[in-house]
Amino acid sequence: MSTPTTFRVALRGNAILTSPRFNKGTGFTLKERKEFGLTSRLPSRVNTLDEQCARAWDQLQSRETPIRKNSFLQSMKEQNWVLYYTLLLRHLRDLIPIIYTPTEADAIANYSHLFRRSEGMYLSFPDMDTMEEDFLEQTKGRDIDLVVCSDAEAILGIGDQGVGGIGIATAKSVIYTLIGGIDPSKALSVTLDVGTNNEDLLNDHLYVGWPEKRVRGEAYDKFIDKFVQLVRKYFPHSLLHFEDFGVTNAERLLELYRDHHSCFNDDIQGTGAVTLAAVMAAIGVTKSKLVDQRFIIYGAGSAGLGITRQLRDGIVTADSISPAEANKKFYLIDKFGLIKQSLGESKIRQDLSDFVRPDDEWDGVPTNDKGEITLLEVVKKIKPTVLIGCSTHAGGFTKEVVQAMADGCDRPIILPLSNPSRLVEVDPKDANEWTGGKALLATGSPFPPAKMPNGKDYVIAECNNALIYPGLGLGAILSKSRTISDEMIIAGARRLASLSPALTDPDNALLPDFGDSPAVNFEVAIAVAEQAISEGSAGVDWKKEEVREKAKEKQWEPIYGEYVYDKDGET
Ligand SMILES: NC(=O)c1ccc[n+]([C@@H]2O[C@H](COP(=O)([O-])OP(=O)(O)OC[C@H]3O[C@@H](n4cnc5c(N)ncnc54)[C@H](O)[C@@H]3O)[C@@H](O)[C@H]2O)c1
Ligand SMILES: O=C(O)C[C@H](O)C(=O)O
Ligand SMILES: [Mn+2]
Repeated sequence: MSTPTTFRVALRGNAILTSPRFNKGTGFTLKERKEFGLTSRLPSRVNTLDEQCARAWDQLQSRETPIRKNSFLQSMKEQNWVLYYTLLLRHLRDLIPIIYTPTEADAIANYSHLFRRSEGMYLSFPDMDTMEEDFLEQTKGRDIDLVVCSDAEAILGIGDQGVGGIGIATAKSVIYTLIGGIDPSKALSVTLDVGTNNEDLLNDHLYVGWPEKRVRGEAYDKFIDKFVQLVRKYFPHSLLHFEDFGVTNAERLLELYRDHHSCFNDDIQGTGAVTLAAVMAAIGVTKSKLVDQRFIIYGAGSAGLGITRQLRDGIVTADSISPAEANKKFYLIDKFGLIKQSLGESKIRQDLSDFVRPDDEWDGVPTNDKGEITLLEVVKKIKPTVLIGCSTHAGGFTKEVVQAMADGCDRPIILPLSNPSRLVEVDPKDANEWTGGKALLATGSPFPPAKMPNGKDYVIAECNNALIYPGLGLGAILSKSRTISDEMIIAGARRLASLSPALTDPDNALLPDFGDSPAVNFEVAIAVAEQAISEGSAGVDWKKEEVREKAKEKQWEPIYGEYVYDKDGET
């Protein structure tokens, strides 16, 4: 554990009380109160962190709705990091849904109305000329390990949220700290405000972002590039995490920058990795091989493409077949039905080209009135063993679809991954009931357990990228890796799959519980850093055997250190 026990701090009086990094509130000792000018600024009794947590928990309980709880926790984060992270860690399973999906989606959608205090870095298109000065204003003298950025075009499944996208960048950063042990003072959350095409926001006089239509094309690329080059120039060893970019930019930007900096797109790679782990765990239950599966991916956006590629690479690695052969195992469906050749270039993005089905394969298969081949028809024809939803189409996996799938295989693997909860393709309780308890299920947001026919609870695993990205990121940061390779991601996914509760009892959840996610992600990080060392992309000269010890030393933990005043100390 790296958190130092003594800090030399240069802030006094109100300045230290309003610094969330150093504030302890009633936890300041009497000695510190004297030294930092706090005696008259605090009530006399000194509280332990346990007492502060108990009080904060009671206060949280008095907020009745999830969104009010979210606002309460947000202001706690602005006040005292140690207390905030301790409270979250002590109640991880209860509080992740409050600070992350699904509640964070509502906080983001209402960002301009809930707005009280800014957090993170706002880089707005009209200020492009002064971006470097503005960037340095917040980061000068800081040691940044992690940059999480979003342009907010495709937030969760709720679309373009303009400047509210800062909420996903900060939520993802919080998860990095909570689950990955990243020091929050070394993380930077950035919103790249290039406008919004969300008419409701544009017409809202309280909207706090830049109220113009989204910038596209060359001007957009220049803006993003200016930002990426600043990250590379000032923090060359940092991890740059892209979140919730629109489908036309996500893959393109990742490919553009991933060879030049340690870059990561969570919706593509994080989602791909956690889904590969869930599928690996599920085929452990069905006692089959990856290569023997037939996959339907419903929703061919960033997540759909990332999942497809990751599964494809997983098959190639595990079962030694060629990528071209592995590509044939996938059937992608988007708004225009099955992605097949005759849809033409206007409807098929370039990056999907490996997975386009030939038309003649579908001769004689009924189409809908628009000439499209629907999910139901694909299910009936190919008898998939794995059905994955990342479409934002709530209820897209109808009873007919789910039952048709169950008719074609013994243990259908069904992963409706769309977030937040209300956009799920099928409620797992229904999928369980419609298949007589045979479906192996995992969802993107948390759901309560489903009842099996034998009366037992079937725990619905949360197949959310947050179960793996903090570990992937930590592994990259620890190893100071110059790039995040596909092999590093596969190593992380395999490690996660190996920790699946379903491997010891097939009736258990497909993935570890979020309550165990810090330990699970630590293991993922070790696997990723070891892989970086093996392939020579690491920037540290550690031996693989040393990684675990070094990783432990570098993890941040929320504990109060002892403070000593020093005018040249930290601020
Ligand atoms: N569980 C996770 O870890 C995780 C990770 C990333 C994304 N997601 C979820 O997946 C969903 C998609 O995210 P994304 O980043 O890929 O967004 P995206 O906008 O890039 O992709 C969505 C795709 O679904 C398609 N689509 C829309 N309606 C459809 C329909 N009726 N039938 C078939 N396809 C349809 C869209 O055309 C688009 O290609 C969101 O709900 C998001 O929250 C979950
Ligand atoms: O943020 C999440 O909950 C997962 C994912 O990145 C998403 O966009 O839905
Ligand atoms: Mn996302």
